[in-house]
Amino acid sequence: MSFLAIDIGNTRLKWALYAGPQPGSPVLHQGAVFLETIDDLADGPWKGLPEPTTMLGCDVAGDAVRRRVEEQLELWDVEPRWVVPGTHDGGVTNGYDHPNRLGADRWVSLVGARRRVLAEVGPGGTPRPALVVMVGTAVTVDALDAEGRFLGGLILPGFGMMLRALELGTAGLKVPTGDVVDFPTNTSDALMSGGSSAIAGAIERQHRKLMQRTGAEPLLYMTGGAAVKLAPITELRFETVDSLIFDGLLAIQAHRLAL
Ligand SMILES: Nc1ncnc2c1ncn2[C@@H]1O[C@H](COP(=O)(O)OP(=O)(O)O)[C@@H](O)[C@H]1O
Ligand SMILES: CC(C)(COP(=O)(O)O)[C@@H](O)C(=O)NCCC(=O)O
Ligand SMILES: [K+]
Repeated sequence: MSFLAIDIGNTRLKWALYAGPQPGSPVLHQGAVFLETIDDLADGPWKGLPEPTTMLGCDVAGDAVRRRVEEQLELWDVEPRWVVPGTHDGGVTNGYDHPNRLGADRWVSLVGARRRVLAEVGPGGTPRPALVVMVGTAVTVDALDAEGRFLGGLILPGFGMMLRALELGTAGLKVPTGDVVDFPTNTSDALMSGGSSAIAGAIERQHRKLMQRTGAEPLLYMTGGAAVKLAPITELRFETVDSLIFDGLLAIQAHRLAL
């Protein structure tokens, strides 16, 4: 009953083959490729993999990319299935004005985060609110209350986008990025520190607002390719969960198959 989870972002496609379609199932194989190379998946990373029995993916890179991935999936006799955010799943209530317009990766990461929130509840304890930060091509900062309601979230440019915008929009910022320091004294450090502070500032603001809204100290989960860049610069306690989206896909698939 092996299960293939696929996360198509705007920069990279991440995939993982699990022994079964339920949370906690061991990973058999996994990988990440840049979108430019997804037409080589069947002949490349996926060649020789055991055939997945079922598959579930989330795609935020558009229908054309999804169709190219479905062509690669023809390597196997597996039915491509893609998450469309609904009003409820995995204990999460979707508070978006139009639930199905929420990015599928955001929705799936919220489901993955809610599982972790519930797993952290001690005996006689109550679930905590959570902030879910995805640091990818864009950055999202999403808030879950203690009951698992998705209250809403921010979208802001990711590191790469911010730096490219500055480089394209100015004459003097075509320099490599530097380090994150408190008071940058060169252009490279100023760029890296500025980008990091913008993202960390958004996270700290939402953390404070969620705490005020719920009266409890939120858990903070970070995921995404660039989460590692952000790690050193926020005073907040957070947990980096590289597999958060896959955790959500496993939970949703397990729920689907149990119906
Ligand atoms: N191996 C890598 N090479 C280059 N950039 C990377 C790599 N891994 C992560 N990144 C950084 O993270 C972003 C892509 O992370 P990812 O979570 O895959 O984004 P998305 O889900 O939007 O495709 C890039 O914008 C880049 O800043
Ligand atoms: C915000 C995103 C672009 C993030 O995508 P990513 O950075 O992971 O490639 C994606 O979640 C998306 O396309 N959302 C749809 C719009 C919304 O969530 O309101
Ligand atoms: K993503």
